[in-house]
Amino acid sequence: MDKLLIEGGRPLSGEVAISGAKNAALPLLCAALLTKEPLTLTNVPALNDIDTMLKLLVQMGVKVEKVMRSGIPGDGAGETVILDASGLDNPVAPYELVKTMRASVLVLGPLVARAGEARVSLPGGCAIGARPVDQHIKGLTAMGAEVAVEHGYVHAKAARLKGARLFTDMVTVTGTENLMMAACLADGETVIENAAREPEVVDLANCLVAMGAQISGAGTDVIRIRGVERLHGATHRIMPDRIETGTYLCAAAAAGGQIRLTRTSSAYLDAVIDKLMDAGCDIGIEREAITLKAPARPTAVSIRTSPYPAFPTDMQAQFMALNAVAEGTAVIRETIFENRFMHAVELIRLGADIKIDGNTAFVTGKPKLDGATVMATDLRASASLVIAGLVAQGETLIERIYHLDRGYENLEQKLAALGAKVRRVK
Ligand SMILES: CC(=O)N[C@H]1[C@@H](OP(=O)(O)OP(=O)(O)OC[C@H]2O[C@@H](n3ccc(=O)[nH]c3=O)[C@H](O)[C@@H]2O)O[C@H](CO)[C@@H](O)[C@@H]1O
Ligand SMILES: C=C(OP(=O)(O)O)C(=O)O
Repeated sequence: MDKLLIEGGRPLSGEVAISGAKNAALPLLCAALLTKEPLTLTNVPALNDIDTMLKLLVQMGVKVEKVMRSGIPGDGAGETVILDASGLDNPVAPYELVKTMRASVLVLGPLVARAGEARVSLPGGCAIGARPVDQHIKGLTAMGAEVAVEHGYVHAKAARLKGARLFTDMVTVTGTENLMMAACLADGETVIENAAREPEVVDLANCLVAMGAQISGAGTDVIRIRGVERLHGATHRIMPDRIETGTYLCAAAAAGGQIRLTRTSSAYLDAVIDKLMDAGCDIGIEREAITLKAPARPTAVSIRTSPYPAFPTDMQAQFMALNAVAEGTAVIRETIFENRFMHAVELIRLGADIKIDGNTAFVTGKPKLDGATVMATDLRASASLVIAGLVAQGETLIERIYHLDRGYENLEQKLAALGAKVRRVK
C-alpha cells in the first residue's frame, strides 16, 4: 500500500492549478443517466472516486469516452468525459462498488426516474459517521416510488414519479441532488424545502437546465422543479474544487510562504477565506485565482461547521492542523458528522495539543510539530496530516493514502510545484 513521505519544515511558494470539484463531478456523472443523448463533462478531475463512478455507470450499460488532457501532470486542464446512457439496461449498483464510495447512492434518483426502477446497495457507515440515506428514500417515496430495503439493497420502482412537496429533516447535499435529479422527469412540480445550498447543487442544477430541465431556486433552501417528458444532451464544465482550494490555502497558512492558486474562484469560499484572514493571512482575490501570503505565525481561529454558506465540514480537519501550530487556543465544533475527529489522535502523534469533548475539540497551538508515522483514516483527515507533515520538523510518513487519491488530483506534483519535499513510497 502506498505511503506519503514528507520532509517538513519548509515554507510553500509558487503557483498551482486547482482541479474540477469531486463533489460536483460525482452527481454530474450520474445526471447522464437521465437522458438517451450524450452528456459531455469537461474539467473532470482524475480521481479514484471518479473512476469508481464511471465503473458503476459502465456496468449499467452507459458508454464512457474519455478525452485525455494535455498530459502535463497538475496542469488543471481536466479531462473531458462523454457519457452515453442510451443503452442503459442494468439499473443496479452492486455492493462491491458502492462500499468504496458513498456517493454511489447518487444513481438512485436518476435510475428510478429514467428506467422506472433501481436496485442500489446501501452505502453503509464510514469513518466519519453512520451517514444513513433515509431522506433520499423518504423523498422518492413521497414522489410515488415503491421503495423496499432488503438484503442491504434499496429497491425502488415507479412507472413515472409524481411531483411532490418534499421536506428533508436535515440539510443533505446528496439527498437534495438525488431528489432534484429524480424530479426532473417526474409528472408535475416538485418543491424541495430545506434544500442544500451548496455550490455543487447549483452546478448540478445548471447542467440539468442545460439538458432541458425546468429548475428554479437552486442555491436557496427552496428548489422548484417542473418535470419534463425527457432531457437532452448538453456540455457542461465542472466548477473548481472549493475544498481542494481551501486545503492548499490552509497548507500555506500553516507552513508559511506565499502561493497563488489558479483556475479557481473565491466565490464559494467566503467562510474559509474569512477564517484565514482572521488567522493573519494576506489574501488576494483575482477573477480566477487566489493568492495567500502567510503570517510569521498564524493566530488560532475557532470554527463551527454547518451547511453552506457557513464553514464546511470538509475543511474542519485542515483547520485543526493549522490551529495545531497557531498562536493561542481554538475551539472547533463539528455539527455535521458525529465522528469526524479521527485526525486528532494522529495530529497528537506529531506533537499537537488537542483535547476532545464530544463534538468539540480544543486545540492549543505549539510553535513546532515533530515528524512521525501517522495513519490516514478518511479523505480530509488525510489532508490535515499532509498539512501537519509539511509544518513538522523532520520526516512524516503517512500510511493509507488511498484516501487522498479519492479526492486530491496529483497531490505530490502540486505540492512539489509549491516547493514541498513530498514523495510516494511503497
Ligand atoms: C459526494 C458529496 O457531495 N459528499 C459531501 C456531502 O455528503 P453527503 O451528501 O453524504 O452528506 P449529507 O449532507 O447528506 O449529510 C449531512 C448530515 O445529514 C445526515 N443524513 C443525510 C442524509 C440522510 O438521508 N439522512 C441523514 O441522517 C448525515 O448523516 C449527516 O449527518 O455533503 C457533506 C456535508 O457537506 C460533505 O461532507 C461531503 O463531502
Ligand atoms: C466526505 C467526503 O466525501 P464523501 O461524501 O464522498 O465521502 C469529502 O469529500 O470530504
